[in-house]
Amino acid sequence: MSGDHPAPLVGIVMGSRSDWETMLHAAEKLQALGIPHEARVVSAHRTPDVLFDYAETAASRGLRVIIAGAGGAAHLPGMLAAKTAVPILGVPVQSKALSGLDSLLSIVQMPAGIPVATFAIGHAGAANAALFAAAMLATTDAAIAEKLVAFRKKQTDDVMATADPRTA
Ligand SMILES: Nc1c(C(=O)O)ncn1[C@@H]1O[C@H](COP(=O)(O)O)[C@@H](O)[C@H]1O
Repeated sequence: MSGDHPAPLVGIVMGSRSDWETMLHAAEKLQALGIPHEARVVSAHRTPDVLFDYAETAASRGLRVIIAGAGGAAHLPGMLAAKTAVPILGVPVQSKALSGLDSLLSIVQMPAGIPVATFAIGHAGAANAALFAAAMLATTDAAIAEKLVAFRKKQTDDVMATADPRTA
């Protein structure tokens, strides 16, 4: 975001444009909660210099958390974590060849010392990474905390309103 938009607190990055179909679920949640964010394609493999620059400038640009999605040999989240102390939330994108198990294992098995918080494969993981980012920000931001509580309440109300599976 730029211009009149507030500085982003959350960075959403992904290894390829093809990951957007998954990562938009993170963006949608942040949008719904009114959390300023940005979205970028950054690849450890295809644009390594851009990755280094993104990681090295993240904290000074005001990013408080980065959600990183990648598929297959998903090195992006781990390499970001190696280059910044901003918390990295990793989202394994569902790959065609191995259904995302490759992505999951590439992200989750970090060596001790360089943590990446790893979420579920695919859309649910992207959405939950955004909600987790919101929960992190909510520890120091009362307005975000309020929005998160309201989101959870609405979710509960929506489930309860349709709790009888026999109704249409
Ligand atoms: N895993 C990575 C990285 C990385 O980890 O840096 N860069 C691209 N990719 C992944 O390659 C897959 C296929 O990409 P294409 O669809 O562009 O061929 C994507 O899921 C992407 O995240």
